Amino acid sequence: MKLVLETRNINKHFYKPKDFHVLKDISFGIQPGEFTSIVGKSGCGKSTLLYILSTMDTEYTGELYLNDQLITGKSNEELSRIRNRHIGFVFQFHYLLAEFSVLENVMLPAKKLGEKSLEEIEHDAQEKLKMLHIGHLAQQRASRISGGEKQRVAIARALINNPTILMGDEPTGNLDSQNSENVFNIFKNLAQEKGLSLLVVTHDNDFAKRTDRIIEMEDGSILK
Ligand SMILES: Nc1ncnc2c1ncn2[C@@H]1O[C@H](COP(=O)(O)OP(=O)(O)OP(=O)(O)O)[C@@H](O)[C@H]1O
Repeated sequence: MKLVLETRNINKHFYKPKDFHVLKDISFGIQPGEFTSIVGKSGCGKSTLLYILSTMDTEYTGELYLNDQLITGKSNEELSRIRNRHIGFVFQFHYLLAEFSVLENVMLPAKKLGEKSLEEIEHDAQEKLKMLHIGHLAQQRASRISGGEKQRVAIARALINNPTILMGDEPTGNLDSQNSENVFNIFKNLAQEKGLSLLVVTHDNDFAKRTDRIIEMEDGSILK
């Protein structure tokens, strides 16, 4: 089956303050519609790996493929476009623009991509908000909604360009248990019903246990 994301022998060192082999021969693939969590003790290299997978960090050896396309070695301009087009990202903190409306926040990545008219983008953004049951918040200022609602807006924003993979770095890290459950269910539905692939770094074992697959890291390696 075609892989949405694949790594082949990714290695990374930090050279300051001294040589530190932070990622060791990381090789794995993610299939369409697969919901995967990455777990491991603090400092084992999860965020460093996610930074590479999301194409933000290019200082590594080995190969990264997205949709069978070799990503390693591309220019920053190409990477920025690939990222915007194919990867949605949800963080622990939502990074919404506080003074903008919910709708405007969701529309931003599509405006940046520049492939659709403003009317189409607005329509798509409304659809994403409805899908996440926050359509009624479209005109609210982002600063005026609850933490759980903000995270759903951040998910809508991550989905606006219909990415092939959604990545999360502790997406429930700042939420109470009810809102964490909501986010888990949203992700599960996206995988099952829309065939979206999800890759989530989490410290939350209850969350990880219910994903399709757990990748466990230790000291920069994947435990087999
Ligand atoms: N820029 C850097 N320079 C040197 N060492 C770094 C740098 N960034 C991270 N590290 C080290 O690399 C290791 C892996 O860090 P990373 O943030 O990937 O871990 P993590 O598994 O995501 O941890 P956590 O669960 O606490 O977020 C840690 O020992 C960290 O101190």
